[in-house]
Amino acid sequence: MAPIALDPPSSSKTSTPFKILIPERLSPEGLSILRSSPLPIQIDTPSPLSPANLLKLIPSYDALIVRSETKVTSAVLEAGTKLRVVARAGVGVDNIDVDAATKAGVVVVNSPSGNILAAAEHTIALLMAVARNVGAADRGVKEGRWERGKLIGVEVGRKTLGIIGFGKVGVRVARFAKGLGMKVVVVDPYASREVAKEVGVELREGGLIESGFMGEVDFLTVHTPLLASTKDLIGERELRAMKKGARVLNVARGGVINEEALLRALDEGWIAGAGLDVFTSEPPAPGSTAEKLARHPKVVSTPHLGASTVEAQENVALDVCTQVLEILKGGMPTAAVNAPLILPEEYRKLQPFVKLVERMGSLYTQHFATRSSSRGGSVGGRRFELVYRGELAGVTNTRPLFAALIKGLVSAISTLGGRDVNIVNAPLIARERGIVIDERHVRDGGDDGSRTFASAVTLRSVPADGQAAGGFGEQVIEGYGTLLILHNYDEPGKIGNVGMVLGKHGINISFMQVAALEGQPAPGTPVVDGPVDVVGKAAKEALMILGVAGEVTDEVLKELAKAEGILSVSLVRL
Ligand SMILES: NC(=O)C1=CN([C@@H]2O[C@H](COP(=O)(O)OP(=O)(O)OC[C@H]3O[C@@H](n4cnc5c(N)ncnc54)[C@H](O)[C@@H]3O)[C@@H](O)[C@H]2O)C=CC1
Ligand SMILES: O=C(O)C(=O)COP(=O)(O)O
Repeated sequence: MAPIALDPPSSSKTSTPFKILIPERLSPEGLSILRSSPLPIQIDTPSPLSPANLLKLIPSYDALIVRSETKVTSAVLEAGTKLRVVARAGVGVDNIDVDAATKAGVVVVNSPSGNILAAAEHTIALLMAVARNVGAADRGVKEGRWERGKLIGVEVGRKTLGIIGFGKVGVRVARFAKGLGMKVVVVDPYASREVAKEVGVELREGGLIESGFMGEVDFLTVHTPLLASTKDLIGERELRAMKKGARVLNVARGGVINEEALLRALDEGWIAGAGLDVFTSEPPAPGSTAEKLARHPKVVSTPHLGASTVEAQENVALDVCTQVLEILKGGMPTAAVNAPLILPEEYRKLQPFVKLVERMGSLYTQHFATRSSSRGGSVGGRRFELVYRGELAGVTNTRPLFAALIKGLVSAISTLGGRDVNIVNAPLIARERGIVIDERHVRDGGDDGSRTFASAVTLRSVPADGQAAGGFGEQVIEGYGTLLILHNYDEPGKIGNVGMVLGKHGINISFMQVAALEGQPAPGTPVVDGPVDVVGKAAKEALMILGVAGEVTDEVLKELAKAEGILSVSLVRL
């Protein structure tokens, strides 16, 4: 795999222009940023560009800027041998093969928030249009009909809106809906409870049907990215669980609601109407279910217009064009979808700790914050403190550790809106989730300040608002850079012997775990065929795992190995 290139390109020193290919409509403000750059730049905007022509053209380009129509496949990325960056002037990157880009060493950037207000407003436009038959009414009037009796709508005020996906767009839709007098219920396993409380929505936990969510809502809107886990999230079972006469909206991605199931629901009348901005094929392929839905009389259809406002297009174009120039200059983008967690120059020093911190974050989520956990924690809306000790306390650039913690904390959803957590987007993802991280460096030392302790990280977590909600206040996870693993006979006194050796050398034991290995033959036990004789040679053994803070020298290891009942000692540095 080629490294994701965040270093200066060699061609910047020559006058050969950087070539940027833009096969979709991009706002003029973005183009003028590119044109006014001091870098030598050639911009080509062949629109429309067929997939075959894209493949033909791409080898000579340094950058490609797209919206949702261009499919950036692995073939395109492989053919783009000069390509350094693919920029998505919008949010969803499901039209880009991000894994193939990563393998090819191409940075993928997007505009995570440039068009979210537009998408949320469009959702409300469809909500009202579906409730009041605006599409059919407009068609009728234009065709000379005055169908007042046929087009009686429903009110949205005092009704319940169900939102699946309480991210950037979902939160905004919720605020608008509250303003319309709706009750809002939300399903998003990773939503911040604090944000939900602040917006005034109720979070439902458990399955979509089992929690009662599907049966409760009058209107349903989906705002998740299209991922393997969200494809067909709403199928026939879910639609049938809704109230007869409920209505659904999709301004996220075609395929989150199964199109066949929705078509049947509308035809058979168990769903009264739908507002659809997105389809599994765009424009809907002739004869496809997507096309039948788009043309359905009970559907208000728009041609993927969620982001199509003057303001949003200006925002996303500025966002991505600035990042493209930055990358061509050799700088860091602000919203990379696939940047690394750690840069090559820090790899050797920090990689073990990056892994350790990521695991601590993941342990936190799994232990304290999963729905199945009885410990009642949450990830969103909490304040975390990372305390670095020993060698780690001297590290000034802790960005990779910060990013690793975010990645670990959200590991169960490592693609958030299609993004993998990385060194570039970690602060943004933390902000979006309401996760606050403070970092503290504690320089340990002996009385004379000369002793260097092994590295350790402590992860402490408290509710962001300082309130210990439900009695779940501070939660602490310790991560150690140094572990001692001892294999010993499982007999009394072993722990004391080990403690004495370590104490003599000024090494603190930070934690200890003991595990019995019953039924294992001790070294030297004659091997017999059949079941091991655990009685004859008292072959009961144990593993002792110690997290230690202090310098473990060869001398210490030798002394431990000689201690009575100890079979072997190993030192593990994480
Ligand atoms: N129609 C249009 O023109 C536009 C569409 N979009 C689409 O809207 C969608 C949402 O965008 P953002 O809000 O910016 O993304 P986001 O990443 O901020 O939010 C997505 C939310 O979905 C949640 N989620 C993931 N899997 C889930 C599941 N199985 N059940 C419930 N919740 C789940 C995540 O936890 C996250 O909170 C994306 O698909 C994006 O492409 C965005 C802008 C314009
Ligand atoms: O940003 C997104 O995810 C969108 O769906 C907007 O798509 P578009 O840029 O309008 O083709």
